[in-house]
Amino acid sequence: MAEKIARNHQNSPGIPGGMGTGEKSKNLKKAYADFIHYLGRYKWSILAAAIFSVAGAILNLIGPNKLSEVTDLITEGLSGSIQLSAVVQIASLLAVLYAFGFLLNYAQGFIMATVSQRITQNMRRDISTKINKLPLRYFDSHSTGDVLSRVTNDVDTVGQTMNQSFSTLVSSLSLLIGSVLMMFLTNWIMAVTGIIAALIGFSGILFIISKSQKYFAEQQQELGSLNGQVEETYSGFTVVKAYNGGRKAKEEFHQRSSRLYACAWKSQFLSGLMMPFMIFIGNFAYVVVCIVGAVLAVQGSISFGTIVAFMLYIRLFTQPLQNISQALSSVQSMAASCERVFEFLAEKEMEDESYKKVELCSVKGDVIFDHVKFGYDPGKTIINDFSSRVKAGQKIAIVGPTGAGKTTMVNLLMRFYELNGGTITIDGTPINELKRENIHNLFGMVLQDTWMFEGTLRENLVYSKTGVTDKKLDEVCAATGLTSLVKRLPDGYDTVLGDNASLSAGQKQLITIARAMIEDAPLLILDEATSSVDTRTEQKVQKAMDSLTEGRTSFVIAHRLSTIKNADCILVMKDGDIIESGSHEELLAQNGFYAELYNSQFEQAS
Ligand SMILES: Nc1ncnc2c1ncn2[C@@H]1O[C@H](COP(=O)(O)OP(=O)(O)OP(=O)(O)O)[C@@H](O)[C@H]1O
Repeated sequence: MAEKIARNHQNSPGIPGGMGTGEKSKNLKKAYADFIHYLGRYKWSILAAAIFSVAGAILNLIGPNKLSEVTDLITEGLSGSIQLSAVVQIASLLAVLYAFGFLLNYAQGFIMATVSQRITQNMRRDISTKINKLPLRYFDSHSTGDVLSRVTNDVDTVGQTMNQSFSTLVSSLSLLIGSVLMMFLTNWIMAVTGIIAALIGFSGILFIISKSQKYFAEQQQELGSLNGQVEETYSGFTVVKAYNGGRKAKEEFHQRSSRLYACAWKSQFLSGLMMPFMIFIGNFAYVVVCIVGAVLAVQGSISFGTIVAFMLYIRLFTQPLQNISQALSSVQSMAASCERVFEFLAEKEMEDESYKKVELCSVKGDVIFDHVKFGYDPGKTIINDFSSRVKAGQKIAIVGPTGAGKTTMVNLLMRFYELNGGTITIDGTPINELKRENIHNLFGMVLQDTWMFEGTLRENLVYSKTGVTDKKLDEVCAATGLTSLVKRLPDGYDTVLGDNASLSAGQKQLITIARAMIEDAPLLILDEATSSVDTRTEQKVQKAMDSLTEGRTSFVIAHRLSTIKNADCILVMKDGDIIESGSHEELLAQNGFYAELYNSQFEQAS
């Protein structure tokens, strides 16, 4: 039960990918539109980069024309004297043009690298903000690995493609349009011949692109799914080993990896086909231009320089086609990634609570559950009609068989999920009138599943609390029996607990109890908080927890009924309802479900 709350905090393994594996890319148009909208802030920078790119392309296009002039001067010179000064003049102009073109491309590259990395950074930031705004319900059905894959793989794909493909697309389009214009201005027969030869091949490219798109989308989904499985297997590594689940995990990995291989192979193969295809088109067009050029030159309608210029124009025409087709294949994979990123960013968030003005700072701790009704899935009620009045400072134990709904009640109290009916009030204020953050501030929580993060012992103890002195830490550690551990650690409170394996489960649990003590919140939730400590330590911790719970309303979930005997009120839950309530003695006297549960544990212990 405690695991389930913790699981909710740490993102649960669930349906990998959140999308069916073979699911088609749903709304690519929307992904493109979302992406263009996302670029909004950087539109001026992108426009500047585009202008630089177009200007660079224009300078490149002037080249063949000038080279044609040089060639004609040289050809004429071969039969007489070469006009060297004219050749040098044109060559110098060409050198200046190409140098200027280089500077423009440099500026364009600088701008695009900055913009694409900024956009990638913004996407990561937005996803991270989004994670905090999503209801826990989302994480019940999406694997952590898939979310991670969106933050890393998908965002990286978007950044890389933007950086590499955008400038290629703009400059290639300019070169393409410019080269067509220049070809027609130079000689329309040669222009038509070259372009038709190249376009016959390009129609094949468009066919390949249309076929490969779906495989790019599948590839990103399968990658997310594989990440989900790897994350799941490694986070449960001990269980996998203990149950000899290695073979099954390996098989599943192999299956997912094979599916990824299959769609990645198809997408890569199809996009890989483009390059040889384009080289073929380029060479084919060269041959056609050479033949037609030779015929026209023999007829005397064009000069030798024009053939040279056309050889260059054909390169300036087919190379952009080649670049565009390559950029388009990257854009396809970017579109698939964008779709996954924006799909995540568009997930329904928890309600915006900024309008809520009610704030509880210091509370007495009266809690009332009034006809609470709840189900995780619509149509499947888990809590039927839960009512209970808890007075400030009381220690309430919630007991009952597995699946009775104990953890669910705690989830509802913390407003991790919204009620389907009824109300829960704290000091008379319904919790849905409070901001979630406010509610979480009122509670300290100790779960069975301890959560430690990479950092020092001090950071793990203090967590989000500020201004905690060493004296306070010493007191809390003494109360929780952690003093000897602190003394043994090489740097005391400042020892880095990077390797979780260096602490026992019990020690970790003591640290989380100490964390709740430092948090010093007016209400407490203890969910199987002492299940991992030995009986001697438990007595010590129990004492510490008694002092911790003193004067605070506390909710204790425990399977070991011996630990909650001193509770002011014990609520016995079964199938989402309270079936008995009262003190330990009262419930024993009733000789009902609780008495049966208690006696069965007592018998087991004796
Ligand atoms: N995230 C969830 N989505 C859908 N159903 C859930 C979810 N969490 C719990 N349930 C279901 O709700 C019911 C009550 O679960 P709950 O975790 O509250 O039981 P519990 O009394 O805490 O059990 P345990 O002592 O085993 O932890 C169970 O039938 C469980 O399958």
